[in-house]
Amino acid sequence: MPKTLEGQITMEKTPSYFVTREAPARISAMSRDTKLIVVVRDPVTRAISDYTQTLSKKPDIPSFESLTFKNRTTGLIDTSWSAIQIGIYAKHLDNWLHYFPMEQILFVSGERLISDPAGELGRVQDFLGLKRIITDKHFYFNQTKGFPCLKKAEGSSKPHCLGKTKGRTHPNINPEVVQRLRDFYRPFNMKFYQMTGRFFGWED
Ligand SMILES: Nc1ncnc2c1ncn2[C@@H]1O[C@H](COP(=O)(O)OS(=O)(=O)O)[C@@H](OP(=O)(O)O)[C@H]1O
Repeated sequence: MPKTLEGQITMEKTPSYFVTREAPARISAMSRDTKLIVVVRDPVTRAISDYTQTLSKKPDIPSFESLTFKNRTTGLIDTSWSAIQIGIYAKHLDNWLHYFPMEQILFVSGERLISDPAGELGRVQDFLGLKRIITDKHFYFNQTKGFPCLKKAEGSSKPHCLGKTKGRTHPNINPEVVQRLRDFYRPFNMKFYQMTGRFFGWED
């Protein structure tokens, strides 16, 4: 990590940190004051999104349904499949809490980031001790993209949406499989709400 001067914030983004066993100890050894920000979304949608991304690179992979189950008849879920494993947020968080207090970790709601980007970024700015500079005025909803976009990209006067790899259409998944996954994640989600003190509203 580069040296950080007084008044500067150095940021680094690697999605896999949150689920990497060795990451908390290593980051804590580097700096115990590090603030951690994690974007989480409904683990079921997350798994489907993860699968969609893999499918875009390897169109020949088995169906979502067949990867989900160890045994389709008993409904036993394959928790070793990374798309499923990553969404067990309570388990991953537990690992981080051995090294960092909850006050140093901010969980951003992926759903709110889409429905209210300025509100969610307000929380991020507060957490980092920054003035709320990014507000509603910076975003507009792009109907074609189906997502919020920036009115002006940094250093430009033009609007900016995220690229084609963000916001892909997900394949239709058998509703029974989705329900089975909802049932699987429910207790882990409840535990996660308890640990974070925030209700993310992922059950229906
Ligand atoms: N503003 C805006 N525009 C487009 N997409 C948005 C936006 N805000 C959040 N999202 C959601 O971001 C999801 C992809 O982010 P990831 O973190 O999975 O990307 S990656 O891991 O870095 O590839 C992506 O997931 P998918 O819809 O499954 O593609 C989006 O739902």
